[in-house]
Amino acid sequence: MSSVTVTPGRLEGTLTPPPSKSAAHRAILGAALCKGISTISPIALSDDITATLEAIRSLGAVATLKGDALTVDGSHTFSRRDVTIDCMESGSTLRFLIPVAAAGGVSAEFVGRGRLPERPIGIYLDCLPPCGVQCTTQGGLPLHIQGKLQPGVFSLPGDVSSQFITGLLYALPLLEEESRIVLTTPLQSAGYVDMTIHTLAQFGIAVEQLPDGYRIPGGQQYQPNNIQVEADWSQAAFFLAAGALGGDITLEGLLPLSAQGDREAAHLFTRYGALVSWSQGKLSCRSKFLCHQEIDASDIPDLVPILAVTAALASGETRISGAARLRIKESDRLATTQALITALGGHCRQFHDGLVIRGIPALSGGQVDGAGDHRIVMAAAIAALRASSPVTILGTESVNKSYPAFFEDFKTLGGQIQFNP
Ligand SMILES: O=C(O)C1=C[C@@H](OP(=O)(O)O)[C@@H](O)[C@H](O)C1
Ligand SMILES: C=C(OP(=O)(O)O)C(=O)O
Repeated sequence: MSSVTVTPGRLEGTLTPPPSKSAAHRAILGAALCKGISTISPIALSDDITATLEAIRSLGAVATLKGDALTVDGSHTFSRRDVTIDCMESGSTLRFLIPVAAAGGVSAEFVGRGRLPERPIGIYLDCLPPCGVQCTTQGGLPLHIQGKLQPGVFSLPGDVSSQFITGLLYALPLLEEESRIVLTTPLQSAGYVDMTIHTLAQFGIAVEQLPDGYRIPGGQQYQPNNIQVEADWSQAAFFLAAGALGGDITLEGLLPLSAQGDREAAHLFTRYGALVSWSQGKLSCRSKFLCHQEIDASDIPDLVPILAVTAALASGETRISGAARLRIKESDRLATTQALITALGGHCRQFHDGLVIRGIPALSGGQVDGAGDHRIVMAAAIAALRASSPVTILGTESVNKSYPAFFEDFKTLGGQIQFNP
């Protein structure tokens, strides 16, 4: 297990965050379903993106990365009829690929690591067997599927993971007849489904949003395209917080009208009281006196750790709600965010679907367990900037899941870190 020690200080400067992990997953999968060649750039490899790349290769797609430009030929996708798909620790890869492999009638064994085998897949175990897909599992991974997915009505909750809806939206257009998705509870993480619908349209796939779900015409063909991947708002939020917490940060490559739900970060840091502004396509965030706020995290789950760290240093009491789903991510993120803040002398209480954080002027130094969760490690590094003495973070290798260059970027902006052997 690797660790780093962060010296308190401030970050300053200009950075382009990595390409959006969620957008890259979607572009790679869409390209793999085209009978032809698509290009996707820029691509930044992380463990999660590698998992999706290897998954489409397992199905027979040809994916070639030259520098940061990816070429994908989906002409032979589904040519392999009996495959193993290693999703590593990527929930997106797992939930997106299960129905897609089933739509291709592929016999597939899904495996994973870390916490992925325990993260929910029961929704598929309920809705796929009635539509032609035998699922064999002890409850999690490994999962074996067999049989060709048939069109039908897929009823599922919208507040367990939006990834199940995304996976079905990718798969159902490939079937001969029309299908429906009916949501039995209100959709959360809605921005991610917006991203899915936006990317599907880039590949010529149309889905209709209905009051209670989606209508997906069958017999559609994915059309090759050349996709530009915008910067990642979820990763940008860590450095926006560094700006709000005493620094002066300018970020390039972000789209203000992005389909990414985490674009809300710009608004949330403004509401905290930071000076957030756009100029010539660049987003700047500078420190000001920060004040508490009420945050509904229903559509922005990945922002919670860094929003909570910001609240730990904002005056008053901040309540973050709508976050029950954080308990089924790479860690129980409500518990591990609370542990991160309290390990540094902050005040944080958790309740069933959120956190209450009371701000203080400065955190203490100490040691934080990264809990094997990339977003906890990155949030801890930002929290350490405002500690009274150095902070050691354990398990920093988990940043490889989504942002391998995080600590290099942290140093580029003036962060002082020591990599511990
Ligand atoms: O579809 C996606 O790209 C994602 C959806 C979100 O999950 P939930 O929909 O389960 O909240 C988010 O936490 C994850 O990092 C990426
Ligand atoms: C939960 C995350 O991703 P995934 O669900 O794809 O594992 C994340 O990136 O925080």
